[in-house]
Amino acid sequence: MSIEDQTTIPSEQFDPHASSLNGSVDPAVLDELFAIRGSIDNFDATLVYLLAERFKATQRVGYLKARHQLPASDPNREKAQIERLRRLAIEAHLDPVFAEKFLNFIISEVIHHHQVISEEHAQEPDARA
Ligand SMILES: O=C(O)C(=O)C[C@]1(C(=O)O)C=C[C@@H](O)C=C1
Repeated sequence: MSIEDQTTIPSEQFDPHASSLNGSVDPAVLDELFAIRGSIDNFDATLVYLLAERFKATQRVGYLKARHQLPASDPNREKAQIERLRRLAIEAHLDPVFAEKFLNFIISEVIHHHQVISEEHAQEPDARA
């Protein structure tokens, strides 16, 4: 099933106050927790949209690479990206080890997508087009 086929969950079904702590914690503490979680929910939504845009861009790279029979991965590019991201993470007070793991996780998914696109392209009758 492709990402596009999956049923979209209406955002109204999301309960921002869902918690295992309800009833067991001082309501004032819970209010403060929910206020902070409001920001976390906004960040998470932004991350999803950012990742979707990044994958749109890498999908274009995947089709370009498949059309021109280029390898799915580019280790020198990845090395430069990881070095840059580690520097940015340090500047931003984010754990550089986490930043590197996160980028590697995304890139490995992108490489998998590239390989799928390349296999599909190779099966097309006019693969040299
Ligand atoms: O820039 C590319 O060549 C890509 O395929 C994109 C990307 C990435 O996700 O940033 C993915 C795989 C490559 O090894 C390097 C970078």
